[in-house]
Amino acid sequence: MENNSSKDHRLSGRLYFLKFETSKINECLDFISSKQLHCRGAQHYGFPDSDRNTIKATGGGAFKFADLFKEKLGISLDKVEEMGSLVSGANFLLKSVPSEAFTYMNGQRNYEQIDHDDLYPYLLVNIGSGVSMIKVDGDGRYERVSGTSVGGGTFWGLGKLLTKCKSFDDLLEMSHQGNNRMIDMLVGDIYGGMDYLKIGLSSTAIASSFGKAVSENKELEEYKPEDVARSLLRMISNNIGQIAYLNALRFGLKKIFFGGFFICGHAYTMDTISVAVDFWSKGEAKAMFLRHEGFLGALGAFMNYQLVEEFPYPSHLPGDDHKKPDKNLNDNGIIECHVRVSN
Ligand SMILES: Nc1ncnc2c1ncn2[C@@H]1O[C@H](COP(=O)(O)OP(=O)(O)O)[C@@H](O)[C@H]1O
Ligand SMILES: CC(C)(COP(=O)(O)O)[C@@H](O)C(=O)NCCC(=O)O
Repeated sequence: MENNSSKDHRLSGRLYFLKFETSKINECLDFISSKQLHCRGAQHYGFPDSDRNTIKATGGGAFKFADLFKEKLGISLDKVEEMGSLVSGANFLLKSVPSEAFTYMNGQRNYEQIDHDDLYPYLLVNIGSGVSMIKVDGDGRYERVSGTSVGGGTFWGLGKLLTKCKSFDDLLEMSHQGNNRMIDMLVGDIYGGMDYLKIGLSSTAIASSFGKAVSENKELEEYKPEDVARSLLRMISNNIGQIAYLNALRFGLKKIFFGGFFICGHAYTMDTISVAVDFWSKGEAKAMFLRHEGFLGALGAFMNYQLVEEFPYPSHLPGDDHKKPDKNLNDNGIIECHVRVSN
């Protein structure tokens, strides 16, 4: 964070977000070192002595890479609990960043005006390698109510094995080009092209993900990798959307926010999750997405400094048409921010 004024420990500036795949941790360390990021912040701006040479970190990496950070950069990682960080990050974004949350339907983002008095309770679904579902009742008040191991890592891992793609972005791009009907078994495939309306299923609904592969007697190579990628993405997104809705139903939650890097603003992923929530809830619940979806944990860990106030910009801007993100926000994830630090 850049500092514009420091005497009373008021920090103003921008939060910049960057991501590195876990396997590229050395690139991450090199980046921090080349920009001297570990020498800024706490060392300069009046943080307590105990905070010097220490940075907040969360998630598995805070444990796994603690020794590496110490050895390469000489800094200690102050571990902040992951679920609490996700919740603090989400609450901060929802309360303080205008046009943070949006629904996604028919290829269109609709930005939501969040009413601070009506934010809680909500379900936070974080789709990282695995999936955590957290019922949030207020600041620091939450419970992890469910989860599933079928998440982003499943999509990336199975996708790599099945399509031989080299990068996550290639896999996503492939899924964009594919047609899942080539490999998924649809209701119409089972019912001779007919809908099964008595149980509310149209002929085009997926009856069995990857089900066509059972009867077609084809080798993997005979399927287009694009179609495989599409079926996989649909299977995983649908499943997460369904489990999320069932948990929302279990606790009577109307709002479901989805975060985590699996989504990474991908239109088809958001569309599938939205359709799944809409389908299973019969239109009662809606899936909402966050513009800074992948950085909830990082933001929450940052909030764990003794920040007593934080207010990027007023949330309710006059004339905000709820369709476009606020002009003060860049789509590359930068947040203008003012925070006051107590020590
Ligand atoms: N460029 C990328 N490289 C690898 N995985 C990515 C990328 N973009 C999005 N992903 C997805 O993000 C998931 C990891 O999400 P993340 O929120 O970082 O979780 P974790 O906390 O487990 O690292 C991956 O399993 C993959 O599905
Ligand atoms: C263990 C985790 C909290 C780690 O978080 P992640 O790195 O996946 O973001 C997550 O992978 C998870 O919630 N997995 C699902 C485990 C389960 O409920 O079955």
